Amino acid sequence: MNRLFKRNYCKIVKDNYRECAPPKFKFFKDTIFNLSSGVGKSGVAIVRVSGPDSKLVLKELTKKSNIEPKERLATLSTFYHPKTNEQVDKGIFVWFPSPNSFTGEDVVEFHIHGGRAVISETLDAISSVDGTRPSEQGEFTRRAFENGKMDLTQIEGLSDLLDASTSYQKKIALKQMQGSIGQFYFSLRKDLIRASAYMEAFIDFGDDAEIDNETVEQSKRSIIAIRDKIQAHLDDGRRGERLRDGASIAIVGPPNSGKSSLINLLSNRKASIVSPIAGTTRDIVEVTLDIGGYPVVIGDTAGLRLSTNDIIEKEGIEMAKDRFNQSDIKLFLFDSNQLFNLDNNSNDNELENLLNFIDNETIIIFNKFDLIKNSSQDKWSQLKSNILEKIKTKNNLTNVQSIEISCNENIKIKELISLLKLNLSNMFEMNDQESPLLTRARYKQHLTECVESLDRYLYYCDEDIVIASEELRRALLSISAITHPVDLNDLLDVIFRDFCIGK
Ligand SMILES: Nc1nc2c(ncn2[C@@H]2O[C@H](COP(=O)(O)OP(=O)(O)OP(=O)(O)O)[C@@H](O)[C@H]2O)c(=O)[nH]1
Repeated sequence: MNRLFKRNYCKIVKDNYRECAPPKFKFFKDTIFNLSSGVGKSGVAIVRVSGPDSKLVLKELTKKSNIEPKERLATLSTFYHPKTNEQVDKGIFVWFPSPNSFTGEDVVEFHIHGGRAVISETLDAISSVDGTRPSEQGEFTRRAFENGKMDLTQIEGLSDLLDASTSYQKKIALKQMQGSIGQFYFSLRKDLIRASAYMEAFIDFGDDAEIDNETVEQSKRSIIAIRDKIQAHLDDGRRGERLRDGASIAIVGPPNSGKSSLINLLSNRKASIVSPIAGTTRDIVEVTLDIGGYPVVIGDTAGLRLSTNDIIEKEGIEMAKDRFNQSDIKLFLFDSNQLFNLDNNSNDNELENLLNFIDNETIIIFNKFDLIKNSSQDKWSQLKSNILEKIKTKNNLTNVQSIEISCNENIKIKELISLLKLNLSNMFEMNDQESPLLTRARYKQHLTECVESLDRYLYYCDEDIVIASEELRRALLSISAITHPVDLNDLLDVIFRDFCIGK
């Protein structure tokens, strides 16, 4: 490679980095303020002020015109209303001078008593200072973004953190807010910039570049590796989707086996009707739960049986089958007592039919275990292992998970929950070597576009280097759009719509 080519290559890399660089610090005229802690009566409330007049607000509220606040240290002070001079509260303020604050601007936080009157008087006192106004929804975070303190994926992580209802959702959101996913996309972008700069330099210099074939092949190989890495990230086995919507669990089984009793027990409330009448549940009853920190949606379904002429029940059974097929984990409930009392010689069509459903994602639950007498335990164990063996052979399974429980007597419910947790953790958790979770449909769309461009690049690279290099540029733009989209406004409006006023 000659020296001129190398210089050109480096320049293109630099230009591209600059093109994708985060926004520069922006100057906002208004100083915004609002309550950043929760609404309603509380022990302590936090009012946040951000913007060029933050220090003026502090001076006015503390009545100390030459105050030189200590940076990021809590200071006890009395606060006054600048217009009436009446005391508003006694509390703490913390001063965060620019750029070391959440928004990147000068920020002051007032930690005051959380009573309604204190909060409203404090807000009123701040609003009486010239140049201030109440913040709009998500405006603090928007300033943080526009001042380059956070990229878009971090903001989305913050939004997910505020919405997280289970500890696993919280864990992933926290990682994303701290930049895990942004860094991953950034390193992909960096690799692509190098590759595309190489192509551009090659176009500019053509044959003068004196590039050997091996260098060209090496560049192609690295682009294939990037493409495969993105594809593997896209094929995340729906983990990101499950994180947002919850893993889907179906409770299925014959009528009267105790499905509704189980959903009620797991959700700790009467979500579904329990009755001795077979075929009570017709519709799917869904409950959203947190099991061991993982979000799940459990559905109780109509009892599966062949012998019914009831049209509504038949419809319910079809819905149950669909729900079963679409679920991540299937809990298949049997009434152990009913199985125990089945005539050994009878060719039970119903049972044979039910056994066909069981697959690798199924946990077989033998409910009503309280009805199996102590004296019959040995016989039951034999019967159970026969059934499990039969299922394995019939459905070609290497292993079947099973547990005996009693909903009515609360036998082994804790063990069942542990088994569920284990299955959920296998489904959700990943080791650190793997790429981060694909948490948004937006990322998926940009990454798919990127892979498509890279595929087109690979198609054209030996035929037409100009088209190929254009495809590389497109791939680069698709990746950049995840953290720093070109067309921002609509997207930001959607993202910040879900933020609270003081965030
Ligand atoms: N002895 C005993 N009875 C149970 C147990 N679990 C449920 N039952 C009873 O079995 C009957 C049926 O329970 P459900 O929970 O309504 O059963 P289901 O599977 O939802 O019934 P369908 O809606 O008809 O499909 C009720 O009378 C329950 O009290 C158990 O562990 N032991």
